[in-house]
Amino acid sequence: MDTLSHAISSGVALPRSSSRSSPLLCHGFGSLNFRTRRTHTRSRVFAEIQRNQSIDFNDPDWKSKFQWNFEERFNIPHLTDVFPDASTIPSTFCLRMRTPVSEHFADGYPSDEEWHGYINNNDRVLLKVIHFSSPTSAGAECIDPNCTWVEQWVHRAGPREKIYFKPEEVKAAIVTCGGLCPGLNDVIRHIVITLEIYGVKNIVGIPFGYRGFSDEGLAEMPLSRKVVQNIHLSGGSLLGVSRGGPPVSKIVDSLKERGINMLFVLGGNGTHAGANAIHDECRARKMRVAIVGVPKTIDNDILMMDKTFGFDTAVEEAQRAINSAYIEAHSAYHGIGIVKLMGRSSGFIAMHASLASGQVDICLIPEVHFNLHGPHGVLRHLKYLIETKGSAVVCVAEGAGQESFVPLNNMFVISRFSHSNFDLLQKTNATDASGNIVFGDIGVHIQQETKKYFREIGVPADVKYIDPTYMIRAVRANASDGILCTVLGQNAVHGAFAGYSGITVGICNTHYAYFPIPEVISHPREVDPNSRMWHRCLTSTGQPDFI
Ligand SMILES: Nc1ncnc2c1ncn2[C@@H]1O[C@H](COP(=O)(O)OP(=O)(O)O)[C@@H](O)[C@H]1O
Ligand SMILES: O=P(O)(O)OC[C@H]1O[C@](O)(COP(=O)(O)O)[C@@H](O)[C@@H]1O
Ligand SMILES: [Mg+2]
Repeated sequence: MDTLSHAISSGVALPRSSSRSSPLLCHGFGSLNFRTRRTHTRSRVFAEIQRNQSIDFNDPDWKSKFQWNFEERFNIPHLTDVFPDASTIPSTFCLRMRTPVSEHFADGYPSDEEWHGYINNNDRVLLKVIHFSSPTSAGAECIDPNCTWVEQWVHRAGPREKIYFKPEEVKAAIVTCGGLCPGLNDVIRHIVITLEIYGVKNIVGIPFGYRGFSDEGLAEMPLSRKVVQNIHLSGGSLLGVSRGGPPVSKIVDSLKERGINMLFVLGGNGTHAGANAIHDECRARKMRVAIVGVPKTIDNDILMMDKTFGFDTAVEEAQRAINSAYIEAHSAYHGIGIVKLMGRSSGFIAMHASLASGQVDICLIPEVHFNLHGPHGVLRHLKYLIETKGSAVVCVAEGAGQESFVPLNNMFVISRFSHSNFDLLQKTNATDASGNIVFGDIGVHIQQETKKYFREIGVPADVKYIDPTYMIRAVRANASDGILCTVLGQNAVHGAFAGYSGITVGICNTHYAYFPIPEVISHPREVDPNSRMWHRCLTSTGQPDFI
């Protein structure tokens, strides 16, 4: 087993910057959550961690201490942390000067001091925009029991006036890891285009994820505007993706050998854990390298962000499957359509697709426990739907009915193989090459149990099962994701030139921000069963509690 896989399966947290450890809060929680969770929602390891927070709310200064601590945690790592004397040059990114003056910038850089298009390093974006006046308010996220308003600011993304890399000295690499997601090509394309606008000539793609740094016979792919011009017209990744891969030290050796000093990493929480470890290792070796992530996860399970790219497209595409299930069910005598959608630990796609389609009667997500059997179970409700409506549609997320914490660090490994009354499928303990748990097929299970149930009660039922997951993942990005990918790709390049490393870029309250990687991957973002959105979904489906 390689080091990465070992770290994942043994629950050993990969190295993180010690400066980020906090006396006040544990990692990953911008706020305590005093919501009273309904008892049938999945018990969470981090709910326990939250309860153990040690903020003394009797301290009159707790709010300013909290804010100070928040600022520390969300401070974005910079090359000057390691190279205090690192020199800058005026930015070569200026939209008034689109054509490079000279091939080699011998006459200086085409910057324009008068152009008001740069971001000031002190610009901030407000992370939370609702002032909850009570912890009982729907979806309330409160820091203290009184729900005191505390502003939480994160760093605004975008081009800076001074840059820390000379474009002609840059060798930039892009790597795409994990599973596919609509929009990967769009992001690759805009990273390349933006790098070229800065004046970078040496741009390469690393094939097949982190494996491309080590596996024999996988050669770098030279990239240019010409190469990437039309890649967004199809789904997938021009560079290929993979799970698993070499140890971090080997990746960093490879960066050194290849002379790569900017690495753009497109991937989910696993990939970002890797990117952060690469960043830490580069710092430890005093390498002047910028490692910048762009969150890619169709599951939309990255913290702090409004959404991740590909999610809108996935929801749109999922609706087609739901519509087919509806047509099948509606056209059959006692028809029941079951659609399984992606969502390893988060039910965002299932919830949003159910809401969008308006054709779903039962939406099942990992965050909310349910029984299949019994007087309040899903099957009894299906019988009611068949009796009253004549047909029914079920939309289930792949991680529903199964414990599904992603073992990113030792906090979450605790629950990895725990048993719960609401785990419907036998666990296999199998993991994929990246250490992710391989689930049983909840869709097939529900299909089989539904058939059996109706057979046993002597009611005819025509059950159809649709699993569109890989069809959804492979499509090209829709218009709104295309725009999101464009902005994220551009901002990733701006972040690297600005000298930041160990950061990722996301959309936050419709604005774009840079985050330190550990803060967005400390655990997967999940649907809050007390949120207005889940309540809206329940209103739309009309489903009861299945407990
Ligand atoms: N904790 C970790 N530390 C370092 N690398 C990791 C970690 N978890 C996953 N990786 C690596 O990141 C890549 C993608 O991870 P994976 O979980 O498959 O997808 P995703 O990034 O979409 O979550 C794989 O090459 C895997 O080896
Ligand atoms: O079959 P694969 O390629 O391992 O992918 C399955 C997984 O991919 C996902 O769609 C998303 O995975 P990522 O975290 O890599 O984006 C999950 O919902 C699903 O469990
Ligand atoms: Mg993942």
